[in-house]
Amino acid sequence: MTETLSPAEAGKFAAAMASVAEIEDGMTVGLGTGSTAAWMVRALARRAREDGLRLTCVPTSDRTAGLARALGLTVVGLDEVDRIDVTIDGADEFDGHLRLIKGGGAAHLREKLVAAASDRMIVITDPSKDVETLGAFPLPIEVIPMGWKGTEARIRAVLETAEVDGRDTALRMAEGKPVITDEGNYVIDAHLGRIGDPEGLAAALADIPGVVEHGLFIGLCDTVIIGHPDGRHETRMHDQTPAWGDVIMELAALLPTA
Ligand SMILES: O=C[C@H](O)[C@H](O)[C@H](O)COP(=O)(O)O
Repeated sequence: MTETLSPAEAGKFAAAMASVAEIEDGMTVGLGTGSTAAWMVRALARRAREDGLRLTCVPTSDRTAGLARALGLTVVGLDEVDRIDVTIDGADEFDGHLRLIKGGGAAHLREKLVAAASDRMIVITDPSKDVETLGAFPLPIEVIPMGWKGTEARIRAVLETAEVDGRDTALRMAEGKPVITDEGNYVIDAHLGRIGDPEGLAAALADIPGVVEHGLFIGLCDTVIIGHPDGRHETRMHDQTPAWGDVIMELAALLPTA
């Protein structure tokens, strides 16, 4: 399977396969959005079919909902469940503290709502999203369309005193029109280069009238699974050290076979 994929897609696939191994019968599962999450939805649907898992799925976008339904998964809205066992989603960047930038696909508002309702959030990625400092990926900020220019000016004012290297902002466009999110809003991308104080910036952006949600995910992600093109995967937890299960697997692989 993986030999037909590009290295990045093969890594995403490996991470997706590893993540769905954690799903058990009867779980309520949050389904992320994006190309990595799409691999996970396909893998989850296959697991559910082959292993007879009864799952309830809460999607984070209309795109994901359509894919999940087409593959036979049971899809419900966030308000139809009391809690979510685990959400599996992609990310645009993650750092050593498992802080994330999300929203490259303009889905971060629903993604954050679903992650916040989940007992656990697993992020699946290829190695390219692993960064020392967040910020090379432009930070998506979802804003109300009404008065968006004033909101952008307030965002720029906040960035003036923020610990960042760049301060350019731009309304996200596609085919000459503003991108509209699933919740009917616009997205402003902030080109920051480096975010020195993600917590401080997250709090300041959340305070701006007109900002609905920004793409900084702090304190939400519990585990990152990084898939490699050769099919291996590694797991990062909050303490930045590899999970013991992975260390044992790595050591076992070094032992001579009988
Ligand atoms: O809005 C989109 C989401 O936050 C995605 O999870 C993120 O952009 C990563 O997408 P991909 O897996 O396609 O790189």
